[in-house]
Amino acid sequence: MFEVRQKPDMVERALLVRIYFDQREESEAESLLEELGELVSTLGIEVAESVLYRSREMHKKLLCGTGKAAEIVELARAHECDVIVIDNGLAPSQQREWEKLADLCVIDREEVILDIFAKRAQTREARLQVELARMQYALPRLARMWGHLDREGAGSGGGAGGGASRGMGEKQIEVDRRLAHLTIDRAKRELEVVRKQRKTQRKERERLGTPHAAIVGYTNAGKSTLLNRLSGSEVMAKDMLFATLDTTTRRTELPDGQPLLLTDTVGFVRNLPHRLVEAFMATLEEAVLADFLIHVLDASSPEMDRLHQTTLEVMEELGAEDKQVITVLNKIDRVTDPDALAELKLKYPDAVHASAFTGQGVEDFLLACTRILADRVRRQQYRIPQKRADLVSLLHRDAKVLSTEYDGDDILVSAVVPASIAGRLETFSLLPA
Ligand SMILES: Nc1nc2c(ncn2[C@@H]2O[C@H](COP(=O)(O)OP(=O)(O)OP(=O)(O)O)[C@@H](O)[C@H]2O)c(=O)[nH]1
Ligand SMILES: [Mg+2]
Repeated sequence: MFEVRQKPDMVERALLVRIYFDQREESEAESLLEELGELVSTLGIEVAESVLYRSREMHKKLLCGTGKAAEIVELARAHECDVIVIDNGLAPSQQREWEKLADLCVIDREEVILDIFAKRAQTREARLQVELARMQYALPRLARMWGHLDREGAGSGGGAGGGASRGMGEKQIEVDRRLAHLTIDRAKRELEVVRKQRKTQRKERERLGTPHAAIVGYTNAGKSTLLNRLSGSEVMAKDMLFATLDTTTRRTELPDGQPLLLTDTVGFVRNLPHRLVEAFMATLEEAVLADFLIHVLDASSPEMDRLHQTTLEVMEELGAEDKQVITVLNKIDRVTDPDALAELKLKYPDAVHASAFTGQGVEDFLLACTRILADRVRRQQYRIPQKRADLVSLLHRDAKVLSTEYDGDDILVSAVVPASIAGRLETFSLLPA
């Protein structure tokens, strides 16, 4: 198997760059750059310096103008860096141009995140998902890896493209491309199997009618810690980015005794590569299909509002924007300033203040879950005369029909029914299942 990139294990010192174009983007660009620093450090690469550059316009070749790019390369050399990390996304051609100019490895935020995911992936499912995303990222960039073969083989003046004789590099690219396509297809097929297995598990949960919530939020917000606190389990919770790549479902009990299933999910980050969201679909589907969401935020982060927004955007992308949400302002033990607390109350009036660490606020959180479930769904059985097909349609539309069976002139329907329509069906109800 060929290696997509050998870079991250080889490079040691990085110059980080964020290019922005509009004055109004400055503060966001600054915080993105800071976060990139954390991401890069997570890979064990030392950050020599981080620079923010404003470019008056977007240049196609290198994003910024050539003069500015040359300055950046100079700075990287002065720091003896072996990699330049550009926080903006780079098109494959832009990445090639940068590497040509710098004669150094140049990567973007997406590649950094992909590498972190690759390092963290533990289970077969996570590995498959990361592999899929990495291959898709690598495919249009293969040319960049093998360009040196052409330079060596072509003797003099052998520029890229043109030329009647095909260089070694070009042939190697074709082989690699085929290999990459095969790997992508295999990963997709295997993930489809995983998706089916999850579907079967979900069906089983639905049959039992146990309510289910998914814990979502920015990376390092405390999602796994909350799950551990609530279920007494020991999912790895660590002060690092992307500690969790696999979903874990655990059971807890609400104060009124009813069970609740909780699923921990992979954390989000700003500019999360789209292909990672897609690749992690099998995992993230758990969130989309849960009865409600628990959105965990790090209340002690100065960036909390932006991080809140990022998670909402990803949830929207996944089609889960209509789900009911309990917002948890976690790590509240770290917020001691009364003014800051008051501001949080004002900005997030419905949020639960909690600390998964100390246990503070966990009771309030469980009560919020109970309240959400009070209006939820009950499993019911009905005997509906065939002439009231309208009610059967209603059930198909607004409830989750588990089974239907004909019995003489009646239809026997078993369904999970939201409180909103339960009243209209009451006269046809048999005993709750
Ligand atoms: N002070 C404090 N620290 C917390 C709290 N909750 C979590 N932490 C810490 O925050 C760090 C991240 O917690 P995790 O539970 O791993 O965060 P996560 O959201 O699961 O992160 P990813 O899996 O990376 O998405 C750990 O070091 C926790 O100990 C809290 O309420 N208060
Ligand atoms: Mg986690």
